[in-house]
Amino acid sequence: MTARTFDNIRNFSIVAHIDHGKSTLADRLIQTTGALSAREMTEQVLDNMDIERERGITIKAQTVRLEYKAQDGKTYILNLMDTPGHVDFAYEVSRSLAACEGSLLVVDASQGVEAQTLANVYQAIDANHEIVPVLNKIDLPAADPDRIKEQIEEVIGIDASDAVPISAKTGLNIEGVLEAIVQKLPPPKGDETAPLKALLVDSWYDAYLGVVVLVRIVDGVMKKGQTIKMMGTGASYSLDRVGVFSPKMQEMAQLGPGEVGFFTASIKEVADTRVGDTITDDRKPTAAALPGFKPVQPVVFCGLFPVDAAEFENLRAAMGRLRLNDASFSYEMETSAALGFGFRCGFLGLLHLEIIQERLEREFNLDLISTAPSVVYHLKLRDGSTIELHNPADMPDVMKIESIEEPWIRATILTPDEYLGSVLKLCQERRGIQIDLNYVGKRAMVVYDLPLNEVVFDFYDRLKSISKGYASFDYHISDYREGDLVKMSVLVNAEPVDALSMLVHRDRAEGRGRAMCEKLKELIPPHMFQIPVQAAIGGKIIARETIRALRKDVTAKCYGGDASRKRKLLDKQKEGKKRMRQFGKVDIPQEAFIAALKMDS
Ligand SMILES: Nc1nc2c(ncn2[C@@H]2O[C@H](COP(=O)(O)OP(=O)(O)OP(=O)(O)O)[C@@H](O)[C@H]2O)c(=O)[nH]1
Repeated sequence: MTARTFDNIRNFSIVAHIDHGKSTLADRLIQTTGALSAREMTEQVLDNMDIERERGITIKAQTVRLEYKAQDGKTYILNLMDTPGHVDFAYEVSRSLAACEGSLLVVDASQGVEAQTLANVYQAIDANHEIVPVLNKIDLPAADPDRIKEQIEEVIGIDASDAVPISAKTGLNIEGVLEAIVQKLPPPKGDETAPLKALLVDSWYDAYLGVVVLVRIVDGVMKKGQTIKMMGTGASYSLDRVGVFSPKMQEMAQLGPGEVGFFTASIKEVADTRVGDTITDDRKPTAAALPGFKPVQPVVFCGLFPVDAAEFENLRAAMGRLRLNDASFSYEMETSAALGFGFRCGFLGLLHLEIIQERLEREFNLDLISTAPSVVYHLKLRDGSTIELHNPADMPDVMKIESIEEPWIRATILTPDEYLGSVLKLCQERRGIQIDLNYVGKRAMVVYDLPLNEVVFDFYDRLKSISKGYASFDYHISDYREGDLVKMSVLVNAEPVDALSMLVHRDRAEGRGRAMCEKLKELIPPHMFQIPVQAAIGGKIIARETIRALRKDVTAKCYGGDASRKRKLLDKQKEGKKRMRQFGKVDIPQEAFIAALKMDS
């Protein structure tokens, strides 16, 4: 009963900055090893959700098993674990990495190292991975592989002398990547005679099969019919199917040490599986569980309400469906004085929020209003207790509050030198504290501590616009710090709109309040009466705008009696109203909620 190496297997991930060509390379590897025919290679196969494809980003980690006949004459099994590239999904990167021994570090040879290159490669180094640098896009005239090699060595501190130059787009030197995987990355180790020990890497809901669980076997074997036990939850299941993705699902007699594959076991909900859990044999359990992962914590919350109150139950059902496949998204019922019944939802970040909202609207045909995104605050109360505040509308009376803590992030930004001044100014304006400033070739690398509250709304958009798209950004939550935070309310026509209230730093409240009123003035269409728009802290008004009254009768000009034209106009007006919500006597359009918060103050 001793561990041995499984020389014919290599398990690896691809880490890269967004758009450096990870998915294109993954497709080439699948194509070159002949796992799919050219006809089956439609679009990028690993990005298999519609929204991922449209937005060109990878969200869910997927895996694929490839067979490769190497130059040494042997056939290898290569398990590629795809990882998401966007900061919101960093936790998915870490769990995919835990299932592999090595990583390909893909760097765009015309762009060089970016913020997410660093964040992702450091995660791979933390996971003890062997790393093979791959220089992609060498077909581009601007590619400068030698300079990028130096940069990788200088900035990341790993040997890049054997970096593999490729073009994933044209297919140049994909063979070189496959050989490097076989020659440079270590094979897995394990003991096939030991009790089963496997890592639960991921799980998702499949309409035909129920919950599908992705596993990496560490020791022992996993077979159809076996009764397994999840060590974290204590639940036992009998295995219905065991297999691999090649990349199509393919059943196998068993999975052994070092292998990556799936099982199904009549598990009803994804929530019954815990990512990072250890799976063992129910009758012959392993002694010690694998080190798990930290559970995912939503960091951004917002309310989602149906435009049409009658859609509430449909919204509830749709959320349940989405949650089946995305355990990182949370929701609970909420009532708002202004918006009625809806849900308070938790997300991993703003992109995650946008994706979920888009899926609810598109896949389930719902019209939704989302409220201001908010981070999670820790409130210390005078009675000695601490509460978590997910919704500014639930803020207790200020007299009861001892102090408020807010989440801070550590952000790494890489920017061409000419935009450095603007980037520093932006970070300073957002209450940032500079930690470090270095150079990576001609680009500056700044490290800042920032309150997440100042980042969730539009920091990333602003950063991209002031750097003409060249700056890159990555962050992780670092800690909670006390701040002088106050609740700012917004009143439209003298009525508070709870969905627009937010916590802001006292020093920024006035500027934010003024900008918010100006923005709402632009976004709320004139009514038949004058509408005051005000921002207030406690009972004190800190900003005010007025929307002037306007008499707008669209049918007035067609008194000639053309009924169909009149109908059309009315329909058009109704259409325009669809995404409005009435607050007292005032209609506020949906855009006002998000846009009012995306302000340059
Ligand atoms: N010229 C050139 N373009 C490439 C090459 N590889 C990828 N691209 C292009 O770069 C863009 C981004 O490629 P993707 O493979 O989607 O990038 P990614 O890193 O997977 O992005 P995420 O999935 O969002 O993390 C696409 O438009 C590709 O066509 C290459 O070798 N040369």
